[in-house]
Parts: sequence; C-alpha cells; structure tokens
Amino acid sequence: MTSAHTDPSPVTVRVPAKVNLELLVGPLRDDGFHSLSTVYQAVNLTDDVTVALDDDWSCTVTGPCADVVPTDASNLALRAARLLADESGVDTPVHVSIAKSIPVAGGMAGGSADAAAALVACDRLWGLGLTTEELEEYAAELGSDVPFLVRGGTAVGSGRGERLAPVLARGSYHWVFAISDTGLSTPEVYGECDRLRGSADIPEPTPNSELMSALRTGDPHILAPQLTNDLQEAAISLRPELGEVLRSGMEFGALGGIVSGSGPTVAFLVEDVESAIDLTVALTATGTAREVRKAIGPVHGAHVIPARVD
Ligand SMILES: C[C@](O)(CO)[C@H](O)COP(=O)(O)OP(=O)(O)OC[C@H]1O[C@@H](n2ccc(N)nc2=O)[C@H](O)[C@@H]1O
Ligand SMILES: Nc1ncnc2c1ncn2[C@@H]1O[C@H](COP(=O)(O)OP(=O)(O)OP(=O)(O)O)[C@@H](O)[C@H]1O
Repeated sequence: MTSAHTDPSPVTVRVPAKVNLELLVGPLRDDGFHSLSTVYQAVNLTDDVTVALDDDWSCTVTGPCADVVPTDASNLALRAARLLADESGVDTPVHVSIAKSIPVAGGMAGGSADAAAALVACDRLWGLGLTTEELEEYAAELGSDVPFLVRGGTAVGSGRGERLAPVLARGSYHWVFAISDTGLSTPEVYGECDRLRGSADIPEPTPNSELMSALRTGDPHILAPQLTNDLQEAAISLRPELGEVLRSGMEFGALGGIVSGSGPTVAFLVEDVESAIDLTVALTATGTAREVRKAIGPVHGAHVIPARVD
C-alpha cells in the first residue's frame, strides 16, 4: 500500500435525490437483478457528506431520520470510501459525516446518493484526480442507482440501471414529494412486482420515444402524461394507502403523479412554483403523508461545496 497525496482539510459534497420519470422493468436476470429502461432526474432534495482524515474508518449521521441509518460498515457512504481506498491503494482512513435530508428507504436513492457523494469527496480529499467516468465505474459496484447520483441532470439508465446515456431535456420541472412514515425495501418491491406478474412473458424494455420528445419541449403539461413506473402497482400492493395519496394529489391539481422508484414516496409534477406551494399546503393538511416537500429538477450530481464556517 502507498500513501496518496493528502489534503488535510475536510471536503464536503452535496448530492441530490432522484425521481424516475419512467421506470420500465424487464425480466429477472440470472444475477438476481431486473433489466431496466429508466429515465432518471436529479432533484434538489439533498444530503451533505463530509469526509475528514482520521485514525480509523467511521461514520456518523445527523438529521431527522438519522436513527434509521446504519453507522457501521454497512453504511453505503462508508463502503464507498473504503472501496475507493482499496482500488486506489490509499491507506489513510476517513471519518464520514452525513447530514441527511433525503428520505430513507423512500425510493429516492438516499443511500446511493451518499455513496456517490463519498466517492467524489474522497477523490478530492486524497487528491486522486479521477474522471467522472472512472468514479461512475466504482459507483456501479456499490449499487444500480449510484452512477446516476455522481452524474445528475436527466439521463437514461439501462442494464440494471447503472449504464447511463445523456438525454436532451429543456427547462426546469417543479415537483412535490409526499413522504411516508416508514420506508419500503427495494428488493421486496421488486419481488412483489415478480409475484404480481406471475408467469407472464416480460419483454426487454426500451425507452419510450414520446417521453424523450416531451422532455425536449420543457413543458410539464406534455411530460405529465408520460410519467410511468412499472413498480407502482407493487408498491401500492404492499402499501395500499399510496393509492389514496396519489388520488389526493391529482384532485388538488397536480399535472401528474407517480410512485418514486420503489416507493413509498409519491412524486407529483406541477405547473410552477405557486402550484408547488399550493399542493404542498393542501397535501400537508390531509395528513396522509409524514412530510410534504417541494423540489426542482434537474440539478447537478454530487459536487464539492465550500466548507461551512460555523
Ligand atoms: C428502484 C430503483 O431505485 C430505480 O432507479 C433501482 O432499481 C434500485 O436501485 P438500488 O437501490 O441502487 O438497487 P441495488 O442496491 O443495485 O439492488 C438492490 C436490490 O434491488 C433489486 N434490483 C435492483 C435493481 C434492478 N435493476 N433490479 C433489481 O431487481 C435486487 O433485488 C437487488 O438485490
Ligand atoms: N447512507 C445511507 N443512507 C440511507 N440508508 C442507508 C445508508 N447506508 C445504508 N443504508 C441502508 O439502505 C436502506 C435503503 O435506504 P435508501 O434510503 O437508499 O433507500 P431508497 O431510497 O429506497 O433506495 P433506492 O431508491 O436506491 O432503491 C436503508 O434502510 C438503510 O438500512
């Protein structure tokens, strides 16, 4: 092992959550993953991940949901830091601190986001100078969603979701997210999808050209009818009240509503910032969600931010 050039100052990286504008789930592959065709969009619900040189590998998490995030070796951000160290021959451990704001087990890729952020932060701290493409390759070893959280913006994902291609998308979209009290497990939702499909023959999924055209217009009215999620039925089957949340959001004027990824967060696309505020207030009043938050997409992937001066 060699010691990499080290910068003693801690590095903080801000990383977005994601919503899948389209999530087409293909057949179950031999490796236990489903082949996907998905369109990701990064939205500005963010976590901040700070890495600092330390005597040993460790992790702390702060924020309202910190108690349900592991701080042992299973934490995805800590795993990401250790993977990068192993692969790059670095022997200087770090402490990883996560200021968590992305819902946990909410279908918005919060753990994947922290892993992406840790890769970008450690690359800077250890002075490795890796390219985004190199970081995305390490990211794919940590989870299917992780490469997208390094990249951000709007992108098509294929394979198991880890193979990315750019999308020409205009404009900014306004979202409202209805966040549940308790999360859903991603493997359980995929399992429920398989159960509901039974022995049906499932074709390999391909991106929907109408969604691609809609993204080129930048018009949320045109995008809204194209939102699709093949995991939605499975998420509602496991959590029937999500159907009620979807109905409420549409009644209160959302242009489109969809379960985010594997759920249970429900994402509503709205016309503009005023509509986002109105829908946030209306959904909060129903009490059907633990928390309702508005966001904008697309935004950048994991990026270094200036150190906080407290
Ligand atoms: C639902 C999505 O968030 C949509 O973007 C992703 O497909 C999930 O991505 P992720 O959380 O990064 O998932 P991974 O950590 O790679 O895989 C967790 C588990 O989800 C299931 N999984 C995940 C991705 C995929 N294409 N097919 C699957 O069946 C598998 O059971 C896998 O063991
Ligand atoms: N840094 C982390 N942040 C959140 N959860 C983590 C982290 N590291 C490990 N986990 C574990 O991963 C599980 C899934 O959390 P996560 O928030 O990534 O779910 P998710 O957003 O539904 O994932 P996805 O949308 O990628 O399927 C959590 O229940 C937790 O036990």
